[in-house]
Amino acid sequence: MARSIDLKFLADLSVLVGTGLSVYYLVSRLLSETDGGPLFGKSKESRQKQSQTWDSLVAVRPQLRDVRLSTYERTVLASVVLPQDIDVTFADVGGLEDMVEELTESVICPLTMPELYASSSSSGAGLLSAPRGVLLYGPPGCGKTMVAKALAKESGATFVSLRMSSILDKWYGESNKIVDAVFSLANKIQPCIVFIDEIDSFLRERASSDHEVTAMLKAEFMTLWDGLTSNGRILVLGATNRMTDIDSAFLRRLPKRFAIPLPGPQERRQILTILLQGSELDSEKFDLGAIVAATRNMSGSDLKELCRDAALNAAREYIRQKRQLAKTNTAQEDAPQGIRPLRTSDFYKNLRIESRIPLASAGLD
Ligand SMILES: Nc1ncnc2c1ncn2[C@@H]1O[C@H](COP(=O)(O)OP(=O)(O)OP(=O)(O)O)[C@@H](O)[C@H]1O
Repeated sequence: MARSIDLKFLADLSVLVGTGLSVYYLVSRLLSETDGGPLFGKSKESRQKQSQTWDSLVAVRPQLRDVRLSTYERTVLASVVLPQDIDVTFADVGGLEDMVEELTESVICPLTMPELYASSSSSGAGLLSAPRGVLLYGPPGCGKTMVAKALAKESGATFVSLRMSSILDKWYGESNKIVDAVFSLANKIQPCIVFIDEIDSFLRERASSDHEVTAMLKAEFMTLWDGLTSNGRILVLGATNRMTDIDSAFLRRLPKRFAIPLPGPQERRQILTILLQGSELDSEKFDLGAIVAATRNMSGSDLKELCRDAALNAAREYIRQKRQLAKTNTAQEDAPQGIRPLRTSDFYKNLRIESRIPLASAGLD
């Protein structure tokens, strides 16, 4: 009798312990998923990334050590890139020297020398004010994003890169809280560039068909934007392919506008020179002028693809030769030593037909 009670007691105990462990596991799992609130980040990875970004930021700006972030600000942290993690500088941007110089004056100086632009400045008080909005516009692939990143890198500003469409999609119903957090976080981590790619998709002409949420978000955005003080080191930098689609009220807030058009011959030459910097070029069979002439109407991004394809072409030839040698059991000494230098013909093979100039006139026959 006593033995069966013992067994029952043990069975009950093991059920209790098992249930307790399960509950503990479940609760701790749930807590780790929602650590810091539901918006803190959907996955463990995104929460880790946010923490890493914050730690790296505090490491370079120790004054932020005691700053506390709200859960929404932490969410925005996922879109923050630190200048030390940006690998683009103005030296990588081809053909836009004049614009870079102007940008340096109107964007980099206000971010790095706020004393010059402060409204309380004793010299010419108020006349020198930092622009709160800058717009880069032009066709796709001409370097708008590249310039925006280079600006953050060169000015040492933190870079918050946003796509409003994804904020609307992802945080539907809470998007205005995210927009608030964008500005409050930018304020905490200034100097800061808030980059809005495809700004036309968000700030397009307000229409009566606008969804209520979108309309409210736009109004909220404008209010926060207007609230930026002139001595705050926060800049809203927009990029668009369709400037005419942007609401005029928003355009007024983007007083500094820079066109980034398709590159002309001189600019293409500069871009190609930058893109081919690390590649070996055939001293006899490579003619940069012929490639420049044959790439009319190509963007910087098209030129990058062209150079990549040309390098791939030479690499393919090397692979073919190596395979051929392996098939015929030819001695490895006869194998090519590496990928041969690039020739103009490598580029020609990949040029779009309509932009081709005859091979003979480029001296490629
Ligand atoms: N002026 C340039 N100098 C050097 N590289 C360039 C230039 N313009 C474009 N590129 C190359 O093309 C790539 C794409 O450019 P980028 O994304 O900056 O264009 P974009 O104007 O922002 O395009 P989109 O409007 O489609 O966003 C760059 O990463 C770079 O490699």
